[in-house]
Amino acid sequence: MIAAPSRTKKVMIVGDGAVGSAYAHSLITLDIADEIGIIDLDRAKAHADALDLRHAVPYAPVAAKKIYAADYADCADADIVAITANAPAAVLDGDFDRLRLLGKNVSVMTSITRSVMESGFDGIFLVVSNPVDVLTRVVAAASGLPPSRVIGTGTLVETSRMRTILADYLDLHPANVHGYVLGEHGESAFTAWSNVSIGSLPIREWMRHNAGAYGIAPFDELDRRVREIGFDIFRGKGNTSYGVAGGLARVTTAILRDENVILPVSAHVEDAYQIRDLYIGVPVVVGRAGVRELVHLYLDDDELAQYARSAEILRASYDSVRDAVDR
Ligand SMILES: NC(=O)C1=CN([C@@H]2O[C@H](COP(=O)(O)OP(=O)(O)OC[C@H]3O[C@@H](n4cnc5c(N)ncnc54)[C@H](O)[C@@H]3O)[C@@H](O)[C@H]2O)C=CC1
Ligand SMILES: CC(=O)C(=O)O
Repeated sequence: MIAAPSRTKKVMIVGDGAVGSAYAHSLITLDIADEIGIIDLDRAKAHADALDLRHAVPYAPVAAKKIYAADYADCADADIVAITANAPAAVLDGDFDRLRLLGKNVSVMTSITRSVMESGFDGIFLVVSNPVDVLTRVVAAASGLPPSRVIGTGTLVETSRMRTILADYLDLHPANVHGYVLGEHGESAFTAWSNVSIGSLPIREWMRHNAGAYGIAPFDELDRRVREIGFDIFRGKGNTSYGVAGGLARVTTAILRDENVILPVSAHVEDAYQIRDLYIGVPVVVGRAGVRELVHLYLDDDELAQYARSAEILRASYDSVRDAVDR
């Protein structure tokens, strides 16, 4: 018997800027989606980008790809809608304070979410736009979808930065660095050092065995670099794109291939880590239905206190726009 062809995997991207187009390119080169629709306020730009992306297809793993400038109606049967839009006036500079973008981006998020839902969309939202934890909660509230189907990129990018910085420090491949940065995607993000391991050896043990080579483990200094390095990139090229696009592509793969892989994303925490009813960076199992379950790490008291601080910041930030979302 001939197997039935598998269903088309369809991803829509709303916001065709540096992040949206880097994500689209990742989807093509990694062969994750069959159909990619791109929506932007500037339709001519979305059309041009779609054409350019199609010219990457002949050199990609498979030939058949539908890539086009799309309308909201095209979201109806999409598996995933990724929101990477940013209001033109929401400029991230100076102190790299993502929370400052909230006032400008909240109405963009509610209007995009409503337009997507009016199409009849019944898939999974992935949110990247900043401040991502607060805006993921905005999208969840405006869409009315179950929290398991609204996911933000959260601390995926900080986790990647931590793994890379630590791997450089230890002269290892980042694939050997395991662990997570948790909390707000922003200034209060923190590395859960109590859970970081090199191979299967806890980082503190690794440092003890290799004290001669590294001296005292500079955890605070490494943590500071994790928070600052995005700013260095921003100063150099005016945006950050490939890191988060890679993380977004990783979540997309986990969903479309039903991988049930653990990723540190912005997910809804019902009641864990002394945090209740909040979107925040947390490790969860991601598969075809979105978030399957939350992972309960053992954190030390200092880490729990840092988590509480992040949660407080995000709660206050959401409360400041709650009325605009409920309208
Ligand atoms: N969560 C994370 O780890 C990261 C988040 N970001 C955030 O992602 C967002 C996008 O960043 P970039 O791509 O660099 O911005 P960008 O300015 O290059 O692109 C934004 C795009 O959104 C479009 N847009 C604005 N309003 C729209 C609307 N209502 N409907 C459709 N399209 C709309 C604009 O026309 C523009 O093409 C920003 O909020 C940025 O801060 C960026 C990097 C990492
Ligand atoms: C822009 C941003 O949020 C980042 O690169 O971390």
